[in-house]
Amino acid sequence: MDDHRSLSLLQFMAGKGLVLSHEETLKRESIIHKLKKIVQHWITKVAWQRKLPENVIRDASATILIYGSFGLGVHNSESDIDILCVGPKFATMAEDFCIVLYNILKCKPEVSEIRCVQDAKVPLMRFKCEGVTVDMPYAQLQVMSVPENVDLLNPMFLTSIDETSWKSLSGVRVNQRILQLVPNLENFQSLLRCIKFWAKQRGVYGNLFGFFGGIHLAILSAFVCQTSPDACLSALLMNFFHTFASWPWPTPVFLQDGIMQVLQDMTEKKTWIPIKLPCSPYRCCQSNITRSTFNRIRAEFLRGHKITQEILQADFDWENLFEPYGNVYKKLYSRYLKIYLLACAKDDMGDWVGWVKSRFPSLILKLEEMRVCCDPNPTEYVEIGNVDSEQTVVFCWGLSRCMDVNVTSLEKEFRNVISNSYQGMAGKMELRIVPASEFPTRITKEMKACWKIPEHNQQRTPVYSRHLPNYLIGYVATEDKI
Ligand SMILES: Nc1ncnc2c1ncn2[C@@H]1O[C@H](COP(=O)(O)OP(=O)(O)OP(=O)(O)O)[C@@H](O)[C@H]1O
Ligand SMILES: [Mg+2]
Ligand SMILES: [Mg+2]
Repeated sequence: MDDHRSLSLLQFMAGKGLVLSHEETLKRESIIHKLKKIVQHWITKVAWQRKLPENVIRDASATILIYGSFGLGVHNSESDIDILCVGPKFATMAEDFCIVLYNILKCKPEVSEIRCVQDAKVPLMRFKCEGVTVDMPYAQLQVMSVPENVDLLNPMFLTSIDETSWKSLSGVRVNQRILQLVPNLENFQSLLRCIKFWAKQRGVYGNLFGFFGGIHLAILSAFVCQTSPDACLSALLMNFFHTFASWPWPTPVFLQDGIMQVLQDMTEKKTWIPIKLPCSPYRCCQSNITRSTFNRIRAEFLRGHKITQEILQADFDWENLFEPYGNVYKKLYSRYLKIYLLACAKDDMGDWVGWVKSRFPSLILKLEEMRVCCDPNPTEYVEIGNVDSEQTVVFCWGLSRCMDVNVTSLEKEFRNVISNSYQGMAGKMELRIVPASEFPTRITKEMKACWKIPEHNQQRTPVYSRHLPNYLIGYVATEDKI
């Protein structure tokens, strides 16, 4: 019976288009192959530019390592490809990665929408290659040549590396460790695909909205796979909801890896749902979960538990578990907070909207400080002509049991947050409280939150090599003073 249910779940997932077609997978593999060649060409150029001895130039090598959902084998057509670029000690982040490699990539016809996100927690380059989004952070190892399949779990490669590189390496190390620690890879991948789909359908996916990111769900799924190594897929799914519906939060979830771990690091920021990363220094995944989003997540775990308890009944239907939350959400509250975002005409890459989204955790916290019970909704909508006659990106978050919300002061405070240190062309932002009848209907294709080096209204300034002063390594955008 269990096997029968697992099969019907796999069929259900395939029917939802969650498994990438063979052609799509080949396309991504070819992109990775191309980027690997570009990175190799880049490092030879950098070694030459550094006037290194001929044999060093000949042997110079950098590599790329795949992590994120593609690395775990759970990607779908919406997923980006997360690629870590690993370079040797003579290739710097500021000059060689952010300028030289940036310019090489920018000139490639298959690359578009490239930007360098320098002020993120993990600085990275984000671009599209043949239409697929690529996130590419950089890590610099203290070696002259980086082996193609460098083992980042080997401490030898990790000595004396800088903090940014350490943070960038973390994603790959965590992924590799998860893959080593799960007892049955195929079951883990199927479970994680189901759980990510469930979280998206139920509106609890999106780190910026105070919900789960891919990494949180990967560790929670791996945990369940470890605790039930012989279970089939449908039993794993049941166990997932059973485990986390009754979990004594804030007790942290961590994977068993045969190493004694320090359970409580007093210097760490307290989080509502602590999930430990499975490699040293065993810190918690960064999370924006707040009191209100924690309550939503817990309610969804309980709902999932209740539904999956009936898994063996004859009329059980997977559709119930994965029912889109939007159907109910728009009728759930009598009032909603609407966030209108309008980018300026020149902002064709959606930087303003991405920037404001990256500040949503502060807005959620401000609402909590004002004792407003808010239920953030990660879905992005589009409306015509609310702030202007242009297309406006709209978010609509339910408000429950709250008295008067001082929306003017909330808007003022949030405007201060978003104008602080944004260097691009700012657009408009407006907050309004609206009745349920004004719930938006048109959903947009999501834009990833991002902050790039500003390019509009700017000059391109040539940058010369510090090692070969007459050698132009590329251009950077700088503020136009006119
Ligand atoms: N909050 C975080 N804490 C620690 N690592 C993170 C965090 N967010 C992202 N990462 C690292 O970056 C990787 C890629 O993140 P990304 O947002 O692309 O999610 P993903 O798991 O690839 O899912 P998706 O299919 O939505 O792209 C994660 O696998 C993880 O290693
Ligand atoms: Mg990803
Ligand atoms: Mg990514």
